[in-house]
This record gives sequence, structure tokens and C-alpha cells, in this order.
Amino acid sequence: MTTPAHVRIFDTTLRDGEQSPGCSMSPQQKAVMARALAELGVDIIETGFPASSQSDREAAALIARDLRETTLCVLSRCLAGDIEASAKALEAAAKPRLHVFISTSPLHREHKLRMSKEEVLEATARHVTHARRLVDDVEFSTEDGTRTEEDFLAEVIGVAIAAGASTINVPDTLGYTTPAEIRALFQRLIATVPGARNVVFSAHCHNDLGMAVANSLAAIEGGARQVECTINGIGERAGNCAMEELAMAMKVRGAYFDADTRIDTRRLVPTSQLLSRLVGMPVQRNKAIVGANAFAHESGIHQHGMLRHRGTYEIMHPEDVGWPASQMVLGRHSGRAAVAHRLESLGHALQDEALDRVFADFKALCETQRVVGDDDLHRLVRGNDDDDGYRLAAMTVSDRGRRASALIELSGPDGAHVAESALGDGPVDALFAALAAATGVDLKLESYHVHSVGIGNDARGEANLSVRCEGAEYQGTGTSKDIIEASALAWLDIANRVLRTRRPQRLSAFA
Ligand SMILES: CC(=O)SCCNC(=O)CCNC(=O)[C@H](O)C(C)(C)COP(=O)(O)OP(=O)(O)OC[C@H]1O[C@@H](n2cnc3c(N)ncnc32)[C@H](O)[C@@H]1OP(=O)(O)O
Ligand SMILES: CC(C)C(=O)C(=O)O
Repeated sequence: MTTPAHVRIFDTTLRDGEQSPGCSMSPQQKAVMARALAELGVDIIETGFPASSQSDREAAALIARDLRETTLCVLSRCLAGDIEASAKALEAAAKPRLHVFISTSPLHREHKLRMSKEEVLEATARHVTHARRLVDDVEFSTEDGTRTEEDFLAEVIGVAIAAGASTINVPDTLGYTTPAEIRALFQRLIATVPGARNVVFSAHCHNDLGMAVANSLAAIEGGARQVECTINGIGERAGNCAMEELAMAMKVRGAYFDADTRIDTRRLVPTSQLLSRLVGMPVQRNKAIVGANAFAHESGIHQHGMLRHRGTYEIMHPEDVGWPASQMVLGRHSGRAAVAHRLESLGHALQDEALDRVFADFKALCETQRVVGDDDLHRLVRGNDDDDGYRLAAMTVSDRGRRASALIELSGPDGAHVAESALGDGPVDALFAALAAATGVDLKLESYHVHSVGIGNDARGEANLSVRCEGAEYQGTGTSKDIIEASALAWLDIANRVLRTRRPQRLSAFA
């Protein structure tokens, strides 16, 4: 048995990731993120581009004081001023790396740099040599390398190695290559460039065609022993190779790649969530590994399989990436097995006709409600002898003046009416405050989206809320021609469920 090759994880969330529009971080935010990345087990952290801003210089210094075990890297163009600014920013680092890059492709040479091949070769030799005089560990990148003539790419890399670079990064800057191409490119470069076997080859793949992770894995197959990636795949345009996906692919398919990383995969979800909070960019629910749906199962056939053996529909354990557990979400696609299982775990061991009746009611409820929660199931077991909670009777929302105001009237559970008004920072804020005052339910809003469903005259606004209340998470939906009313209905959808959970549960007629 061979020992799996170690692939270094070079995290560029704080440099290329930060180039994602709207994702700039302050030096303090970067320091928090850098610590999380070190705890995650990354080998190298690229903290920024010192020549570009005071913030990047401060971040490099702040992180250098804090992290003594991780290699800290900063980026520079082939310009003496950039390299000097980078070396200065790295002064406090225990393990500094200076990263120098230049474009090599014909398009970039001609239109961007306006340099000939000879000038690119000369700049590479001069600036890598300069960087090496200041810092021992120098990485060199051939920007747009995968769109470069291969013989010229090999020549530039040879010059960089001769000048002292110990890591050679070949970026797929535009996310243009394919797995087969990049695998073969790395194999040929490593086999033919003089000195290539004495340095570490690195891949830096962008996601313009959605292939960044596949291309990075293929580069590893081709001999790359460093991969540059970001948390949540953030980065320029469609982003960079997503570290969580790469690390889990290498863990789950370890035998196939015969290579591993030092990533503590149980920290992937917390680190992803930290970044999402720091840059204010939510992770899409269906994102592999770290998306909220990555281990959630809704359809009956899958839930039935999962109940028999989780391996039927899961290739990894949610706990291994930092989620507490898999989720069985009950909705329109769920079947009897999952509903019966959930009912049983709630103390309602129903069978035969009793289960048939509750399951039929469950399916009917799913026609109007996307997700059916435990309180809904309790209610279905009891039969619909209960009231349906608060209903919206009237609503006036005004956004004139300095603060918005809302006046709402609800018909209450016992037929009584309740009216409340409130001010807020905007119409929805005022509306939710009035609803909270009227129902006595305090919902902590986590996300709020409104979108249109249907087309033409049939179009309606659908509001989706995610909230926390009394230690539990809830999702609510409301639909109306008026998006403010849809928001009120979504809010009441949740509040009524919260109120039901507060009532003592009556014994099930069927249990
Ligand atoms: C693929 C990548 O991710 S590359 C890294 C991208 N990151 C950044 O751009 C960091 C943020 N950038 C900045 O703050 C600014 O662009 C700065 C400070 C770097 C430069 O600002 P400015 O001096 O105003 O230049 P500007 O951004 O307009 O143009 C870039 C210049 O760098 C030159 N350049 C680009 N890459 C390189 C390189 N690798 N080596 C040498 N020069 C380069 C361009 O040719 C252009 O030069 P010119 O002004 O003489 O035509
Ligand atoms: C500068 C290099 C490493 C880069 O970010 C790219 O080419 O995408």
C-alpha cells in the first residue's frame, strides 16, 4: 500500500475570494476568518494584495501577529513596488510566502500588458529574483496559463524555477479548461520543464463553466500538489474552486485520488457560515456540502430508502462536515413511510385506517403548505377540531414620513378581534412589529424573500420567511396579489404554529 500524496490547501478566500463583488472585508474581519481557516487546517492563507490598499497591508500584519504556524502569503504583480510592499507586509510573518504573477496568454500579453514574449520572460526572471532576495518562499503564477501556447508556458515556468520560485501555480483564470485538458497539461509540464520535479505544482481554477472543482481534482491527478481554493467558492465572477467540495471529494473518494489534505472536515460548515455572515453573502440551499439542503431529504422514495439504510441516499455523513444530522423534510413529495416514522417519533404510532386518514390529510395540507412541521402533524392527528389560529382581517401600511407605520386587525382563535399598530424602519418592519404585538409571538427573522409566482394576470407575490423562535427554526410562506399582505400571511403562518406548540398537546385519538 502506498502512502497517499499530501495535497496542500492554499486558501485564497481573503484575496481572490474577496475580489467577489461586494465581499470586501476589513482587516479585523480578515483576522477572524484567517483564524478559522487555520483551525480548519489549511496549509497556506493568502491574505491579500498589499500594493492595492492600506486595508490589505493592515490585514497581512494583523494576521501575521496572530498565526505563527500557517504559511501566510500575499500577491504582487511583476513590479518592484508591489514586491517591496508585499515583503514589508510580510515582515511580521513567521512563515512568509511572496506570490508573484504575470499574464502569459497571447490575449493578455497583447491587449492587457502590451508586452512581447521576450518582455514577459525578462519580467519573470527579474521579479522572481527580486522576490527571492526578500523572501525565501516564492510562488510564481502564470495568469491565464491555460490559454497560453504550451511551449511558451513551459518556457516561462522554466525561467521562474531557475530564478528561485519553489511553487509554480498554473491558473485557469477564466474557468476555460476541461478536466482532461488540465490533467494532461500538468502531466506534460511536470515531465518536461527543467527543474519541475523539484518544485510544487499548483492549480488555481475558476468556475465560469462550473468546472473549477472537477478541474482542480484533474490537476491533482496530473501531479499538482497544491490547490488554490476559497470557502463557499467565492471569488471573481462565478468564483473559485470551492474548498469544501474539493476536500470532501478527496476524502470520500480518497482511494481513487490516492491523495489527501489536512482539512478537519468537521469544521467546514461552521467556517462556511462564518464567511457567509462576514461578507453578507448567503450560501445557496442546494450548494454541495455546506448548503442547507445538502443532507435534507424530501421525496418519499428517498426517505423510505434512508429509513432502511442511510447509505441508499447519502455518500457521506452530515456530522463529518459539521452538520448536526440529516434532515427528513415532510412536504408534498413525502410518502407514508416517512410520515409514519415521524409520527411515531412524536409519540403517535398510527397504523391502518388511522394512518391512512392522517396521511390523506397530510397530503391535502401539502397542497397549501410547502413544509409540514411537527406541530402540523400533531394537529392532523388530533383531527381538525381546532381553530386555525389568527387570521388577517384588515391591514393598513403606510411608508410616509420618517418612519413607516402599520395597523393590523386579526380575527383571533376564539372569534375575538385584536388590533395593533406599530412603527418600523420600513413597511415590512412596521408590519411584523404590529403582528408581534397582536399575537404575543416574537419571531427572530433570519431571512426574508419575496418573489413572483405565476405569470400575467395570475401573477402573485410569494413571501418566504425563515425565523427562529423559542429555540426552534421555522419557515413560513404566504401568497397574495399584494406582497405586503403575502408577508403578513407568511408571518402568521409561523406565529400560529408557534402558538400551537405552546398549547398542551391533547392525547391522540389514535395513539
Ligand atoms: C487574476 C487576478 O485575480 S489578478 C489580481 C487582481 N487583483 C487586483 O486587481 C487587486 C486590486 N487592484 C487594485 O487595487 C489596483 O488595480 C492596483 C492597485 C493593483 C493597480 O491600480 P492602478 O495602478 O490604478 O492600475 P489599474 O488597475 O488601472 O491597471 C492595472 C495595471 O497593472 C498592470 N498589470 C496587471 N497585471 C500585471 C502583472 N502581473 N505584472 C505587471 N503589471 C501588471 C496592467 O497592465 C495595468 O498597467 P498600466 O496601468 O500601466 O496599463
Ligand atoms: C493571480 C492568479 C493566481 C489569479 O488569481 C488568477 O489567475 O485567477
